[in-house]
Amino acid sequence: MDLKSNHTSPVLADSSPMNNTRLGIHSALLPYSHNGSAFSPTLFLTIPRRRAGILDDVRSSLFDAMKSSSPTHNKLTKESNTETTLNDVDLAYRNWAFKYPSALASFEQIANKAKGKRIALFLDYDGTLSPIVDNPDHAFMSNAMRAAVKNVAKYFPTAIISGRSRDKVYEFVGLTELYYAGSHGMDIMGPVRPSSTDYKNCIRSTDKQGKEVNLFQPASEFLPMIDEVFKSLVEITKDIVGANVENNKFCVSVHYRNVDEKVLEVRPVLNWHKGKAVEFLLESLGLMNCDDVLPIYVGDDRTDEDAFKVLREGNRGYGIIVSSVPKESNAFYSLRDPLEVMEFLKTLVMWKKKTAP
Ligand SMILES: O=P(O)(O)OC[C@H]1O[C@H](O[C@H]2O[C@H](CO)[C@@H](O)[C@H](O)[C@H]2O)[C@H](O)[C@@H](O)[C@@H]1O
Repeated sequence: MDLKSNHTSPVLADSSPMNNTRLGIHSALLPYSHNGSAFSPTLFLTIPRRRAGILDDVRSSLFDAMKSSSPTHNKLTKESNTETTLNDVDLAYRNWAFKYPSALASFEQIANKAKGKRIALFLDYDGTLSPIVDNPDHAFMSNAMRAAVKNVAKYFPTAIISGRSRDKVYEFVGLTELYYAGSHGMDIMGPVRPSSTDYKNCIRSTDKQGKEVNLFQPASEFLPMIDEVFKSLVEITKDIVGANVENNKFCVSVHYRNVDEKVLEVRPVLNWHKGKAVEFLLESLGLMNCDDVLPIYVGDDRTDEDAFKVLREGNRGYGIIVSSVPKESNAFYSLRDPLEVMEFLKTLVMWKKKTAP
């Protein structure tokens, strides 16, 4: 087993302390977390490109290394219960909110910046549009949230960028008027733009409604390997009560939320992430490098940090982190939970209606 990152192989990455782990790269060199726990250092373990026994030598050393590098859900819960009082938590959140002010409380500031500009909206799914729940198949968004997203998409081009497979996240959201990027941006269905066909692996296709679209799948060569990894992980975890392996097409999540022990999420080592997906979609929408465009990205976990970073660099737009606990972020603003996200979307619409000529 190689400890270095290898740009042609999938890797197993250390997990977030609370949920699942992912196999990631570059700025995603950190584990991601939905519950706002502090990000822990990441362990990267590459799997060689051989087919047979792909996970054999990974298992024992990986689990040991992961155990020591980040605590389990139970451990964190226990520690936070004994050492932290509610007031400490409140105080810490308030201090944190100085650095990442509430996007609702600071809406006027955002509106001032957006004056005369076209907003492009990017939304993560889990933990942003839907609350985090134990069963990943039950992470439904509310009808009220769906209505808010549908409404906001009438006024601003809106895309969902999720770690889920594109089909799965579309199934959850069910709105045809949006653009969808699944597998952490490795599977994008966007509008047809001639420039995006410059990308390798970008092809013309049709969506479920028969509309012509661009389909971009930069990790398509990894598909057979990801399938193999998925099957291996199903086999490895079959006797672990509560473990659940999710095939997200170009990446795999192994959920340990309901297990005492750690598990993994796997995706190809590829210089592609949610930040790149934002740029790709902006370009596809003809909104890239336009002074009169203000991209806003709302997301809750480590994988969203790539998108926040892309927007922060060059002061291009705003990242909004969804978190009810303090955590370091590249975002500018914050929202506590999906309910506040819904409120924010509604506020955007009201503002647009009020200011529209
Ligand atoms: O990019 P996202 O849309 O935020 O997707 C990231 C992962 O979200 C899902 O897992 C998380 O939500 C589950 C449902 O609430 C929860 O049970 C799990 O513990 C969370 O990690 C999804 O199941 C993963 O495949 C995505 O990668």
